[in-house]
Amino acid sequence: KDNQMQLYKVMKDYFKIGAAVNPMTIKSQESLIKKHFNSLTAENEMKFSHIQPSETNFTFDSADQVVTFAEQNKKVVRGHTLVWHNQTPDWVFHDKDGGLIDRDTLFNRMKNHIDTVINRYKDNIYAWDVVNEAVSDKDGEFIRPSKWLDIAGEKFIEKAFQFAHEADPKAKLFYNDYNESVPSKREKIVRLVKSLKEKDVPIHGIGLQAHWNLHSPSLEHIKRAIESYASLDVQLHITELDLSVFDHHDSRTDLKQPTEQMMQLQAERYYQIFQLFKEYKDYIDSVTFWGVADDYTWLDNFPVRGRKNWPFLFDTNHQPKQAFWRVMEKN
Ligand SMILES: Oc1ccccc1CN[C@@H]1C=C[C@@H](O)[C@H](O)[C@H]1O
Repeated sequence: KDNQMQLYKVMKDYFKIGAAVNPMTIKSQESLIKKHFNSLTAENEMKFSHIQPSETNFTFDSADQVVTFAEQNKKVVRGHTLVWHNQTPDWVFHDKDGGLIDRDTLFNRMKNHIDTVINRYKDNIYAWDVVNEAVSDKDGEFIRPSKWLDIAGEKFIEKAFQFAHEADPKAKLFYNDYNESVPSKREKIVRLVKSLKEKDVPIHGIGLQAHWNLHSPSLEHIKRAIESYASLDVQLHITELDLSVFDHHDSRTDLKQPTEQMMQLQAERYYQIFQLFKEYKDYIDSVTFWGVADDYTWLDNFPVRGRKNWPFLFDTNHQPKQAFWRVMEKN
């Protein structure tokens, strides 16, 4: 009977159910994580700045805690993330005099980072977000300006995938991004992944971050994104799902609790979204929430610092919300 109350078991015929965790939450949210999820992602601990804060100084402690917890609890692990414009230390792009390094030096540093990190977790991590958020949100701009792009040009993307594949030929390699269902950005992601596939770059999947809210993106836009990406003959992972109770441009800070209407709308929205995911179960292999319960979410500081949000299926006391029961419905 209890099995029926476990999210990942109810979803086992569709896709894995994951959560982003960290050394604090694997303690504070331990029972929810063990009970409802069968895939884990380190929220920050495997990002460049956390793993190699200065050249050849690798700090694996916190990432190891997440991987060990996963191994002890038989959860698979998604690696996040190897190459990204954010949370990457400045030393990566500069020589000892503070000037910009050249392309070959940058590729050597990228390769060394990728080799070292992938080899350490080879037996635990089956999928990597190799490149995160390389496509621009700006109209008329394809690849997002960054030090990676300035120094190495667009080749930094394919290099990252090639290095990752050489380090672990078995790992499933993903391109991961947000606003992935916005038609204009969807088209650019399709263009990028198509060009990588045409050059036989070892890319196996697209990660849809799915940082959504109660009103957007529309189910139609989500459906079109899933269909567009699936047509590229890659696996799809939903990698960072959360449903903010505020629209992106809503900067209100007056709420100390979510309104009843917000929770009703969120429950309906989670139900509709999971119905859609289940419809595309042949393409979607994993659905990961960017957290576990409302007592801890990155949205408490983004896009408005210090503003509480309530984006998950479990409330601040780790109790199932209406949204949990809607998602668990058999049908
Ligand atoms: O939704 C966004 C809007 C603007 C920039 C980044 C994002 C999402 N960016 C994500 C969010 C949290 C981080 O912990 C993840 O590593 C990152 O992939």
